[in-house]
This record gives sequence, C-alpha cells and structure tokens, in this order.
Amino acid sequence: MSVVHRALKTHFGFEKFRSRQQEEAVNALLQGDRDVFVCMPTGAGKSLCYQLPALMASGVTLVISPLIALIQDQVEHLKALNVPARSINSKLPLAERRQILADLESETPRLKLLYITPEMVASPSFQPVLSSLSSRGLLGYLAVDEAHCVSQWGHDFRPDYLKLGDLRSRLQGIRCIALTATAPKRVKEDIERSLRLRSPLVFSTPVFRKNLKYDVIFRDLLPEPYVHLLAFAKEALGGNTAEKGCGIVYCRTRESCEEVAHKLTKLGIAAKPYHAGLKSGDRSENQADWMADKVPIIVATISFGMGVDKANVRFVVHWNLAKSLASYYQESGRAGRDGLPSSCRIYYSPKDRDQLNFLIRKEISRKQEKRGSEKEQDKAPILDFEAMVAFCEQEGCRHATISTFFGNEKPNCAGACDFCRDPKLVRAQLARAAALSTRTNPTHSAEPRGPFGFDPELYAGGRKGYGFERHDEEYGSEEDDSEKRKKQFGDLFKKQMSLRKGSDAPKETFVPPDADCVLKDASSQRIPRLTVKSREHCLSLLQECLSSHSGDAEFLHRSEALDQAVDIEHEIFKSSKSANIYKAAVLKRVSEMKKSTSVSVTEEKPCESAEEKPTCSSSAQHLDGFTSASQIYSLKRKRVGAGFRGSSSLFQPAGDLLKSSDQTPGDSTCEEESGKTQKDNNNTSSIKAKSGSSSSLNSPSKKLSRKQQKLAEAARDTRLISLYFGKKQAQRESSPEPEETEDACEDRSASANGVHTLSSSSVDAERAAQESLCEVTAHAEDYGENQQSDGQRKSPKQAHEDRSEVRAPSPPVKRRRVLKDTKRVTFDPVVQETQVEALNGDGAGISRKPVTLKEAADIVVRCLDPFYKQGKFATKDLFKSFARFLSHLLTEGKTPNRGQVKLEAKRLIKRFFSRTVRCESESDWMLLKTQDR
Ligand SMILES: Nc1ncnc2c1ncn2[C@@H]1O[C@H](COP(=O)(O)OP(=O)(O)OP(=O)(O)O)[C@@H](O)[C@H]1O
Ligand SMILES: [Zn+2]
Repeated sequence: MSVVHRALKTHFGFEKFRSRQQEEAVNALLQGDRDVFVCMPTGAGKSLCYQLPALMASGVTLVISPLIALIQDQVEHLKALNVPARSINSKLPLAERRQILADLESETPRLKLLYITPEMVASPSFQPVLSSLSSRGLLGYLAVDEAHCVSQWGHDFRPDYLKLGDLRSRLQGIRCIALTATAPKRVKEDIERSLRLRSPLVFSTPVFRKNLKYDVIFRDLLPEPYVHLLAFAKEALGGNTAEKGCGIVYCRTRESCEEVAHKLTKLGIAAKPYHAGLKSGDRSENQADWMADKVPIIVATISFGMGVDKANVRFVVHWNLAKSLASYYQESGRAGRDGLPSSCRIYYSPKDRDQLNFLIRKEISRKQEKRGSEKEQDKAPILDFEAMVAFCEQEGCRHATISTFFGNEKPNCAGACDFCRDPKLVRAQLARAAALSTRTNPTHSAEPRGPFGFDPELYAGGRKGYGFERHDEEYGSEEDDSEKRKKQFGDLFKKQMSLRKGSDAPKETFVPPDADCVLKDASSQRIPRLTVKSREHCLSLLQECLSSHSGDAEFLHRSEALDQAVDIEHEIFKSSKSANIYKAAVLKRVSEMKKSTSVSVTEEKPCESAEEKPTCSSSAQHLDGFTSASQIYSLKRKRVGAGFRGSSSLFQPAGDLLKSSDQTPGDSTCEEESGKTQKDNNNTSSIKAKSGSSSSLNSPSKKLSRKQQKLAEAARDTRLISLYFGKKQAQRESSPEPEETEDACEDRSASANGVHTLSSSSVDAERAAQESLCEVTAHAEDYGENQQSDGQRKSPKQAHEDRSEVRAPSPPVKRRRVLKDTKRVTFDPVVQETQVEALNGDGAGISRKPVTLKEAADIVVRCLDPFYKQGKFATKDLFKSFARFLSHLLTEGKTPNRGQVKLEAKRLIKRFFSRTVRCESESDWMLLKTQDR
C-alpha cells in the first residue's frame, strides 16, 4: 500500500480513490511543482483533493470558501474525522477564535486546514496572521474552493474572489489548487487568469454522467400536471419508495413548494416542503426526515442542496426553470451520486420562462442603476439563461447541450435523454407547444422564434444591457438621459409584452411580481386588469388594519398581521371575478374589521365605515381609483385642505384627518369625533402642538383625536409597507416634488444617522482590532458587510443611500408638519426634536417625554421589521425575543425619549447585523449587552 493510500485510509477511512482524477489531483499537489485546477461534478469528491495533501504536507493549508455555511459543514465533517481543521468567522465564539489565533502564532501550529471567507482573507486585519505564517514557512497550500466565483461570467460571481489574485502573488512559493464543479470554458479561463495559476495541471471530469436521464415536459400541455409528476416520481422511485431512494422537486417560490408538496401528499406520496419561510425547526425536521428516508420527496427552493450529500436521490425535478444552464447542471447533478440510474426532468412553462427572464433583467438593471454604468459581464446571466431556455426548446440531445456548454466534447448519450431516445416524441411535443402558443397569442405565428415563442431578440433592450422598468411608472417631465432611457425601455417593454400577449392595449400588460412578493398566486393573471401592484396595495391595507387592531401586547403583530393579510387577500382574490369586485371585497373586509374593532374600543367612536355613514367618507372615490398609500398618508400642502369633509374612513387622507377636527359639529356625521377631539384638547399631544405651528395651513386650533392619530399612523405605515413591496414606488415618492416633503427630510435624517452609525461602528471595530488580535474577525466581517453586491467597497454615502432603501419608520406626523414649515435643513433628529419643541414653545412635546417599554418595543419592532422581512432571523420567535431584548436594553434604568430610543435601536441593530449575517440563536445578541453598549 502506498503512503498516499495509507493516509487516505488513516484519515478518511477510504480504501481507494473515488476516481482516477481524484487520485491524480492528490498526487499532483503532493509531488508536483505546478498549480492544480480541478473541475469535477458535484459530489465527485473534490474536497479530498486538497484535504489529503494538506494533512500530508507540513504547515497550514488555507482554504477559501465563499459561504460560512459551507465552511461550517466542511469543518464539522473534518472535526468528526479528527482532522485538525478550523475556521475563523463571525459566528465563532471569542474564546475559540483566540485559541485558533494562538495556535497559528505558535511555533508549530497544530491546525492543518484553516477555512476562511474571501472577505476575511482580504481584510487588512488578517494580513499580519497571514504574513506571519508565510514568513515562517508555515503555509501548506492555498485551496480555492468554488473557484468559479472568481469569474464575472460565472453565475455566482463574488467580487472578493478577485482579490485572491493579489493574495496569490504575495504568497510566492505556495502552490494553489482551484476547485469547481461548474466551469464553462470562459469561466475556466477566467479562473486561471484571475488566480494567476502557473501553468496548472488540469484534472477535469467530463460533465457527462451517463447514469442521469434528462428530459423536458411542457407543463402547459398537461391536463393534470400534478398527476403527471406523481407518476414520474413513482416510476423513478421504483414503487417501494422506502428502499429505492428519494427525490427532490425544485420550485422557485415558497408558495409553489407548499402547493406541490401538498398536492403530491394528497395524491398519495409523502412530500415535505423546504424553504426559508418555514420555521427553522420545521425546515430542519423536513430535511432530516428526507435525509433519513422517512419522507421520499422534498419540495424545495434552490437554497436546498448546498452541502446536502445524499447518494440515493433517484430524481431531481425542476417544477420551475433554473436561472442558468450551469445552475441547472449543478442542481440536477444531485441525482444519482451513487452512480445508479436516475432521472432529471424539467416541467417547462413559457410563463415561467418569461417571469424569470423579467426578473433576471430587472436585477441587472437594478445593479446597473446602482453602479451607474453598464458592464460587459452584465450579459452573463442573460446568456446563461438563454442557454437554459435553449436546452428546453431546442431539438437536440440534452447531454450534448450540457457538454458543449462546458466546453466538453459531445458525449455518447446512448438514449440517456428524451431526444436521443425518441426524437419524434420531442418534436411532436415542441409542435404542440408551438401550436398552443400560437393559439394563445396569434401574433406569434408570424414571428421567427422557438416553439413557445422564445426569441432572444425579443428582449433586445436587455441584450444591450438595459433592464426592464415597470412600464406603468410615471416619468418626470424633465427627461435627462437616464430618464429618457428608462422611458425608451419602458416603451420597449410595453411593446414587447404586447407582442407576447397579442394585445396592443398597454393597460393590459401584466407586470410580473417582484421576487420578494409575498402575495399568494402573485403571478396569476386570472382577474383581468388587476395588477400585482393593486393587489399589494390591498394587502397592505388589510395588514395595517389587522396590525393596528390586533391588540397591543404583541411584539410581532406586524409580521403576524402580514401572514393573516396574505391569506385574507388570497381568499378574496380567489373568489372575485373582476378587479372591481375584488377591490370592493377588500374594502368591505377592511371596513368590517374596523367595525368590529371599534365596538371593543370604547374610547373611539368615530364614523365607522363608508357603508354606514356615507356622508362621512370618501371611500367611493378611493374604491374606484385605489387611493395610494402615499395619498392617505401624505401631509403635502396641496392635499391639505382639498380633502373631504369630516371623514374618518380608513381611506381618508391624513391631511383631511387633520382637517376634520375643524368641522363644526353639525357639518357631518362626525360630530362625536369632533366633540371628542375638543374634549381631548387638554391631553395635548405633540401632534396638536405641531399642527399648531403650521397654523396657516392646517387649522391649528384643533388637535387630532386618538383615532385620527392612529389612522394617520396607520396610513403612514401603509405607505411604508408599499415602500417595502415596491422600492420603485419609494423612489418615485421621494423624488423631487414641487414642495419638499417630510419624507425627504426623514430620509436624510436616516442617512445622517447612517453616517454616524457607520463611522462609529468602524471606529469601534478598529479599536477592537487594536485591543486584541482576536477581534480581527469582527472587523473583517464588517468589511465584508460593507461590500456592494458588485464588489466595490461602499463609500459611507453609498452605504447610507442603500440603507435608506429599506427605510426606517418615519417620525410621528406631528414632527413632519413642523419640520416642513421650518424648511428643514438639519438632519440630526435630536436637533430637529429640539427645534420642534422650541416652536411649540412649551417644551412638552412627545419627543422629550420618556417612552414606556411598550412604546420602545413598538419603535424597536419597526426598526427591526425590515431585517425580519429580509430573512435575517432564522425564526419569528428569535425576532420577537430580540425585539424584547432590545426594548428592555433601551429602557431599563433609563428614561429615554422616542428620538433617543430610535437612534439607539438603529445603532444597535446596525451593529448587530454588521457582525451577524443571520440571527440563528439567542446567543447571537448576547455580546450586544456587554460589548456594544
Ligand atoms: N475516495 C473516496 N471514497 C469514497 N468516498 C469518497 C471519496 N472521496 C470523497 N468521498 C465522499 O464523497 C462525498 C462527496 O465529496 P465532496 O463533498 O468532496 O464532493 P465535492 O466534489 O466537493 O462536491 P460539491 O461540489 O458538492 O462540493 C463525500 O461524502 C466524501 O466523503
Ligand atoms: Zn441525448
């Protein structure tokens, strides 16, 4: 037995190498003097190609891997084998980090493998560690895992990987091994160049895997898609599911995961969903059940599979299209790792294709807008996606398409794909698909394009690097270049969408939902002329109504209300036949909810609803035109005073809410409210005080009733939710208007906070780094966090702009009004508060008033909500606990006012998320208590 084989057995327990390539790669690294490039499919055993040499060589091998989750997987696996491997990352407890650094500083480190992210390795704070190891000759190899991340043509481009080139040059004499599963030709060239590999020895497994059978089924041609899927799954699993293995169904959305899992289970085969929307406990349980073969099918979003190594996956279905051929190859490659025959199927649908196409281009456009320029590599995702579409729509061998894409020779498929097995059948399906497409859209018949009408040129704007804008946005009258471009491509999009739909009525163009749209059946076009935007707006109305009436003790009422609202909206959507019926039903439901609440809230007895007290409401108008949230909320001058008399409907503009207190008792059916308002005068709120300061506009002598305040606040939050759902809208609303709104001021103020927070955070990190080497990591992670997606380090300004995208809640209505009239130029909220109080003259504004725990909690939840929605908390309970923790932290033993609480909450939250990518457990925030305060 050779030394290498002995080591293989000793360290890993394997009798032999998995493949010739694996063995040769190991030997090349151990014996040769050249760099090594390994390209093998997922699951082929790439890791061992550097792990074994690392254990046999002297020194510490540095392994660069893109994700902390992947690193943790690897390290755990190696620890279980007693291999001295560790990682330095932000999740590491301080004590362990110290231990590792001490070991690396020692004369002969015990560690053999040190896993690290590219951000960390690029961090200036890590350099001393690196230099020290290098100068003492204690570095073994440099292994770059998932090396395709270095390529701007790759689907997972990570800008920080580019910095590895410099690292490579500095570490002269250290040999590098780059590994990837997916390397189309141009990606491979990029890797070699960027990592400055020195005439590397290449060990590459052909991508062709003869045990995988590929086929494509056009879903829209199926009368019963789920029954079809069931039959396929049963056949692939070979009847006795418990013994024969398991399957994965990939879906793009959480909703379709749930639906497919439910349908399959109902049809008689157990299937569990797996997606980020599940509670982490449920998610792990579903995965564990599947791993343990208790449940044969897992229906998952693509997040599932990273690190999942299961040999007996008999099929991988893509219920929705993958975003690129490279991704598809990787995802479908999770089938048949044991070498046994397995099936990979796509249930293809042109709607799906169009939606994904739209999202990809939108994402590119977003990046370009952010960066302010177009780049050649912007085309990469489009080209990759087109390759994916061609895979489905072309007549030809599926294996050949994949192999050619990866720069391999065409393989001998020998019937391992539907086309090679029965080309006639595939052609017939394509013809039927084309016929269906023509029937649905007559204009297609004249177009030279693929069977379902796919024509890359149709997206000409996108090909030139422009993204698609929501065509129904209004454009400013002053069209600068970028506005013109937007408009031009807005028009282009309209035209192209009409082409697709065979319609020349732009109004009917359906704008697909954003990727983060929470609506159920979001992409359904069942109700003509009902836009996603309208549905989202309705959803926000329902949510606000639910959250503002769900009682006050619950920290999370907002998120819970959203869940409930999603169900209610969906129920209404399903049962409505037209857009008007749908809208009316939503308003009715809102009104009913309001009514039922007002019965229990004895102190509030305003006009209840449009239906009951028509003189009190303007809801007819809103019903028709769907009053935008900004209208409801806005206190812009033009709207103030132009509203409706005495309405207290939920749909009443906030300006009118202010105005309503002006009415004479006999003016409307809102007498009671008016009277109550008068009575409330002594309970002076700052809203009153501040509206007083803008007396020329807003009938200062009266103040808002509690309900009015509540409604105004609800309206404000409704607007925030719209912002959340459509950032486009947010941009439009914050764009310059004839008069400056309070929102603009708030934005700047938030930005100013951002500046403060950011700088203090980096100062803190610097100090920490100086204090101890161990703090190096925190700094490095901060560094990583401040990277833009396209890799440029954010300037503070950019960082603030980004921050303002997910805006923090606005200040109370009261402040806005005063600020407007004082032509705010100061962005320091504290200064503003002071100014406001000075204007009030009594210094008794709410801003100075100490907040209660409940009020603090409310502020904290609002600040935290965007993070929860971005999936930064593993569970809802964690979110709740963290909110509770922060609220106590901010109020215990102190008497802060609202402004202070908000500032401090934002600072702590920012701090927390600069170190913690995703909150997974309560221990994550324990440091905040001690370190960060
Ligand atoms: N020589 C071998 N004999 C038996 N099993 C092996 C051998 N080498 C590696 N394996 C096993 O193969 C599985 C896949 O290995 P590994 O995770 O390294 O694959 P990979 O190519 O890195 O996949 P991915 O692209 O998903 O990272 C692991 O369970 C590993 O233990
Ligand atoms: Zn074939």
